[in-house]
Parts: sequence; structure tokens; C-alpha cells
Amino acid sequence: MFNHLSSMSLKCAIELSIADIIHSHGRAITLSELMRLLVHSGCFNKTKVNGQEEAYGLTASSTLLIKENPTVCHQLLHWFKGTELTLWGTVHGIKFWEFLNQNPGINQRFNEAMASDSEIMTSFVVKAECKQIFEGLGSLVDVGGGNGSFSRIISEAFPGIKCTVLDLPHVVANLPETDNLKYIADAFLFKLVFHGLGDEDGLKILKKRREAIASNGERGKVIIIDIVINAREEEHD
Ligand SMILES: C[S@@+](CC[C@H](N)C(=O)[O-])C[C@H]1O[C@@H](n2cnc3c(N)ncnc32)[C@H](O)[C@@H]1O
Repeated sequence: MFNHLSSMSLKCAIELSIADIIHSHGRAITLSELMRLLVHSGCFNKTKVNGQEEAYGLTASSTLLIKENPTVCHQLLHWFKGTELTLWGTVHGIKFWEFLNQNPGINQRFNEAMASDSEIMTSFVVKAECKQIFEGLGSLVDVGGGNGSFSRIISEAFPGIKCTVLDLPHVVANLPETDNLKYIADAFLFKLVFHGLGDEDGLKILKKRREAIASNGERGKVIIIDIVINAREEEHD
């Protein structure tokens, strides 16, 4: 709920030139409560001077904020003050997925990286304690499923499930189809999709999925695997 404090305090740090102040001071310097928040998000680090006084130093992240790196500073401020959803969109003036569409080599490497992630996640999701989520399903749509690596693994582990992968045309173009393609779904899988969408788009998608699975009785499921904020521990999110 209070995660916006991290980005707002980062905005303050940039506007107050805190990274520059520490940089020109040449060593750690005492500062306020704002700095505690920025230490929590890993932007600065905390140390002691003269054995007792609290002081703050630069980390690799805040080194990027000093005015010797004007591009990073400028783009971050532009992003904080603008209406564009992502830093990527602010810097490049184009959505990330559209950028991949225009750069086939990078698109291929991105999809291969996501496929590697699927391989790693398989042991947790398909083979271990989450296995029962998939048992008994007849069909599944993998929305934003990339090149289908995760669905391929599911279809091999659960031969009874007909998997359908839905993604952008440039991602699924020329991928070999198999005979287990089907257009009715018991379950919709969203792996690492929602964190990249705004609340409005995410809710719109979920409402549509609810309508689609409501007609399918108790077999209907929406399965979401995504990044969550670590709210309990004093660790970086
Ligand atoms: C972070 S990747 C996750 C890929 C896959 N689910 C995984 O975890 O390996 C997000 C995927 O969403 C897809 N995507 C983005 N916008 C989309 C849209 N409007 N319709 C369908 N897929 C979309 C992208 O092409 C990309 O493959």
C-alpha cells in the first residue's frame, strides 16, 4: 500500500540533488528520515561516522543519480512528472512490446530468456506442490504465453490438457503448431503478465476471463504467477 513512498522519496532525492551532495562531500554524510526510506529501497546505504553518528553513502544505484550522469537523472524526473506508465516508454517513446516487434533479434533473445525462466519454474509449478492445480483440467489458455515454452512443459506433464498459447503476432509467428490446440478453456494462465500492465487493463482482462470461465462450473480457474511485494520482512522488495 505504501510502496509509492519509495518512488516519491527517490523523486525527492533527485530534486534535492542528494546524490550530488554526498558525492561532493567525498564521504558519508548525516541526513534525515527521507534517507532511511531510500536506504530501505537500496538507493543509499547507512553507516556510522565517529563510531556513533548515523550517515548515508552512495550505492551503485545512487551513483547513477549524480549530475555527472545527466541522462539518467533527466529521464527519471521526466517519468515521475509525466503520464507515461513505464520508464521504458518515457525514454524510448514507444511501448516495450512494439520495440521488440521492430527489433527481431532482441525479440528472439527476450523470448528465449522467458523460455529459460519457464524451464526453471517448471520444477516448482508442474512437478512439486502446485501440481494439483493442473490435475483434472481438459484445456488451458496461456495468455501472453510467449513462445509457449511453459505450455509445452505443461502439455508434456499433463497429456490430457489441451493448451492454447495466446500472444502477439510477432511472438507466435512461424511457431510449429501441434495437434493439441483447442479454443475452449477451463483455465487461463497469466505468468509474469500482470506486473507489466496498469490496474485498469489488468481488471478489464480479469473481468472478461471471469465471464468466460463462469460457464464452465467448478473446473473454471484463473491461475496467476507473478511478482509480489515482500510486505513482512525488512528486505528489499
Ligand atoms: C514477461 S512476458 C511473459 C511470457 C510468458 N508468460 C513467460 O512467463 O515466459 C509477457 C508476454 O506478454 C505478451 N504480451 C504483451 N502484450 C500483449 C497483448 N496485448 N496481447 C497478448 N500478449 C501480450 C508479450 O509478447 C510477452 O510474451
